[in-house]
Amino acid sequence: MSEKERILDPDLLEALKQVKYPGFDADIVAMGLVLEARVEDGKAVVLMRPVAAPAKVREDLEDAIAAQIGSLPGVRELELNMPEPPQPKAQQKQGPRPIPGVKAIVPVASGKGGVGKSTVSVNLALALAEMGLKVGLLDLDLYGPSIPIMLGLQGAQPSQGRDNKIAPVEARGLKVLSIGFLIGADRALIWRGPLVMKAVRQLLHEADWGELDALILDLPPGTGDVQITMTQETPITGAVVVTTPQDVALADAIRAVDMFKQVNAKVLGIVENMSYFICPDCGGRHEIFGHGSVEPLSQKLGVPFLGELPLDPDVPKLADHGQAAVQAAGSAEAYRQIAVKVARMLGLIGQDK
Ligand SMILES: Nc1ncnc2c1ncn2[C@@H]1O[C@H](COP(=O)(O)OP(=O)(O)OP(=O)(O)O)[C@@H](O)[C@H]1O
Repeated sequence: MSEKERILDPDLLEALKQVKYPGFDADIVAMGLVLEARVEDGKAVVLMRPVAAPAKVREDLEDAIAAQIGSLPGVRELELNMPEPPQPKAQQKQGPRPIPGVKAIVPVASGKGGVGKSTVSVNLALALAEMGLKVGLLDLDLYGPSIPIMLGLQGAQPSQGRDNKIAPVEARGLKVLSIGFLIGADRALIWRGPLVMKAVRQLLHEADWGELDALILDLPPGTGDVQITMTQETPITGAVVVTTPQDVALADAIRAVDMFKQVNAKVLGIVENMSYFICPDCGGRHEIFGHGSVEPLSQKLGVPFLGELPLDPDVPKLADHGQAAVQAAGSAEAYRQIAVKVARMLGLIGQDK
């Protein structure tokens, strides 16, 4: 049966919309996980897309679906079909698939907005490229695609690559694609559910990324549609979580780490951004947001601490002019050190470099 012919019973669908994916804000219908939902002689039959998740999360999901559907009048039984994702070698249409030629897929995430996720993504990508690695940068932050501005690529348009694929824009030694190239930064907010999923899938799988050592993904803040689509579309090699040391940001960083754990994805570590401020006048070090709270948090969560980045007034000024911190600002070295750690963890450079 084709996807169009699949039956979606409105009452069942309404009940399934109440089921949030564990660790995420989005519900399973909005995420496009429900392929079919019908009632036959009092039996609810629910068919889902392959779900990449640890057994415990699958169980929680099954329980939550059963609880919602069990409360529907006239439904006495549930047949739930939630397939395991295919093994990497069995190339199938649905479920997480590797991107051929791309060695490592590294999402940069944050629980909270404005903590410097895009800044870390761009500078991590550039610092890895400086090491001679082949690097791609994919901006999936559809609520504020800022990578084109940060790389001075406003108005850039990707061209058509091999096999009718989208060819990334080449800039500063990086292959760059942004959801902003496809939709225009001002229209991003109206994007919802299925459109988001389609765009994320296209940018991952219908782009001509070629051979890459690492593809860095700049995610939107939080745990919504883009994040879940990404985790269901492609296997993540290791994620970087960015936070500032304030308590409000830390709580969100915990959620971001938890989100990756829920889908069995490795977290490479946490970065503390805007950790301290070196006063350009007096040279003194000021710890504005209560520096030093992220390392203990990393230990508590059992993920590595990747390092701290200073609050550097040059960084936003440079970004507005399409310049990156790692290329000019006084804090460049701090970004490089984090990039070296990431490259080692990914096995892209030796432990001695
Ligand atoms: N270490 C830093 N020092 C000074 N300014 C910074 C630093 N890191 C980020 N900024 C500035 O803070 C603002 C937000 O940063 P950025 O866009 O990287 O955050 P984000 O987490 O990606 O935000 P969004 O929620 O929009 O996705 C930008 O103006 C950026 O230049």
